[in-house]
Amino acid sequence: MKILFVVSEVEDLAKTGGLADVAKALPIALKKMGHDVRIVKPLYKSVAEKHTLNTIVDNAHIDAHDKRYTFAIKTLSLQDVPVYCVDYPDYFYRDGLYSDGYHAYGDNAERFAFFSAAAMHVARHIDFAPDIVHCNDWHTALTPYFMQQDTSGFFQHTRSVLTIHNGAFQGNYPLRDIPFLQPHLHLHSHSESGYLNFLKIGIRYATKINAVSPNYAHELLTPLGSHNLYNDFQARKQDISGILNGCDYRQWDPTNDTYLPAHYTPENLDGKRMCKQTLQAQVGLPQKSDVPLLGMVCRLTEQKGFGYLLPILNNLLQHNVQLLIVGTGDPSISDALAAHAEQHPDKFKFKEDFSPAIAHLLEAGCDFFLMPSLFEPCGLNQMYSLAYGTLPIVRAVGGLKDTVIDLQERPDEATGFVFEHPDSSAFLNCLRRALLFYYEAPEQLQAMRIRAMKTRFTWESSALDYQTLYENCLTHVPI
Ligand SMILES: Nc1ncnc2c1ncn2[C@@H]1O[C@H](COP(=O)(O)OP(=O)(O)O[C@H]2O[C@H](CO)[C@@H](O)[C@H](O)[C@H]2O)[C@@H](O)[C@H]1O
Repeated sequence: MKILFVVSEVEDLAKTGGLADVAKALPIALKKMGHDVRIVKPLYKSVAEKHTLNTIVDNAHIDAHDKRYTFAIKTLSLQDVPVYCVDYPDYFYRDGLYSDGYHAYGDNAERFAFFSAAAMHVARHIDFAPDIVHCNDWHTALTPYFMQQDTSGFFQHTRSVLTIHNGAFQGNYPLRDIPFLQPHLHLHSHSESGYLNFLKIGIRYATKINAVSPNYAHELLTPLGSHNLYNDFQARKQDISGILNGCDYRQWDPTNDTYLPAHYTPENLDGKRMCKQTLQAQVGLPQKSDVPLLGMVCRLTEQKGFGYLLPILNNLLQHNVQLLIVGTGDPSISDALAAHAEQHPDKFKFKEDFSPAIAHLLEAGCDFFLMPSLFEPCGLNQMYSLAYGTLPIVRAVGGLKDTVIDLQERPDEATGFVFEHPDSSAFLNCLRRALLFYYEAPEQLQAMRIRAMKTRFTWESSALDYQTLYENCLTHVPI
């Protein structure tokens, strides 16, 4: 199949979160299956500065409103997958992808409306009439709409997939502030109080919609888990499915991870002790091998469960534990974490940083990894933790529920600790269960670590499911 993968960020090129991990691993897995996959993304400043690109078109243009948007198409290769970058410096040569670090750019709606249409122009310029256009999240959710409006016949046989990596981000903007969309009068009928919700448009127009885990797909169809899009998801109920993300085991492998000071395998975990020591030394925690080290790496946002963690942080730190949190994001969360870290210098470190090096070392060096998420479409870090024998402590939500097996629930298959109720005390109880297990049952803990390390969620398996989804799309007759 010919697949055009349209996405805002791609690991190794530009990344703010898990979307980028998927946008690298899935196209590579599909390519390995024999599909002709091409990625289209914006050319951000960071990519232009760090990579050598070939210009294949230097004066593509789209006329919209009373403006001509002239852009270049530049290309590079990501492990044999061609990546086409839309070069429109006015919109993409900026220090951040979506924000200046504090505030979202005021023209994000305009930037990504333009990009969603430009992706189709890329397909035409490279003469690639895809079977499937695969869009991802709100940034590219308008592409299925633009495809439907296209009268050139180029996309006549093309079907679209919209993958929802995070339904909380919907791209909801005043339509009158999006110059690029002014010619699209039809969109006014989809706006509410003058606001256009990009994700809703994608849900309405994509041939098929999928969530990044089966359980999240199920949650999106409930009033509580739908991110206020209950009616929109219900209207497409027949076309919504869930496909679990994979874990890129070439990138996340404790047997050869170049970020680690020592390597280890399920048969010999000695290297993990060295990783713990190095991590403790690097962040300034006392180098104690017999104290459980808990870790967390994530975007600092409510989604990741800080509403459950912050109220019990002092309680948790009364125990004989160490805690390390690494992340960037919401200043109110970073301020609160920094204040706690100052009060407990021997037990808790907070690093306000975005660093793959520390993320990898933390996955290897910790004993437990925390993901008490409010919601979690799939979650990748719990899979990375499993691969590194770092037992995840998670809430039973979204993809976390699909990937972590609780000790109490199924002791013989357990790979971590899971709590159900969305409150702090349930989380604290779960943490205490894990700590007790660490101190009281070291041999069983070791067995659980080994089982976790052998768990597999491969991209090959996810890519097979995507192939089936694409095939289902192709048999779909548009109304
Ligand atoms: N400070 C930091 N330093 C270094 N690396 C950092 C970092 N903060 C985050 N990362 C990295 O970013 C990625 C985060 O992936 P997740 O899937 O856990 O969450 P995210 O919410 O971004 O993704 C959304 O999309 C993905 C992909 O579909 C879904 O799994 C998920 O549930 C959904 O919320 C991981 O690779 C992690 O290591």
